[in-house]
Amino acid sequence: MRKPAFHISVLNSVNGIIRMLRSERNFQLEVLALLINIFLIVYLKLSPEHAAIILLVCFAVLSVEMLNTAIEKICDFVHPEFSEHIGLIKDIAAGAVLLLAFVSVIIALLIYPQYIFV
Ligand SMILES: Nc1ncnc2c1ncn2[C@@H]1O[C@H](COP(=O)(O)OP(=O)(O)OP(=O)(O)O)[C@@H](O)[C@H]1O
Repeated sequence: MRKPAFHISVLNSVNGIIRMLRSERNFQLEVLALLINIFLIVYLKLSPEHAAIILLVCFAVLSVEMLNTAIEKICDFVHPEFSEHIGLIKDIAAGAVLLLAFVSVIIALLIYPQYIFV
């Protein structure tokens, strides 16, 4: 298969993000969390370093959520029936999102109080 032009690859990637936005509830909630964080970054006037950390974590959560969904879709495509192996693969992928969500709450608790309780 011929490699698509760069702008086609970018459009394909944007299509993946739009599909996630339309159909994946967790992804929608994580985008909402990103928007709330952007508001807080501006409203609380976070330092560039703290803003960068918060944004990095938010986008990492979104990226891992997309990989988790991709893994779920591969699993459902290659093996739609019930299987302990498929269940374990999906649990591990979901665990990766949970780990990142956990550390993002800790990072928020480390950064935001400095700006709220001044
Ligand atoms: N084919 C299967 N065989 C065995 N267990 C499965 C199978 N499909 C899903 N499961 C179990 O159900 C859970 C949820 O899987 P599902 O594909 O419904 O993802 P989801 O509801 O979109 O989850 P997430 O919130 O992680 O996106 C899996 O983590 C797994 O434990």
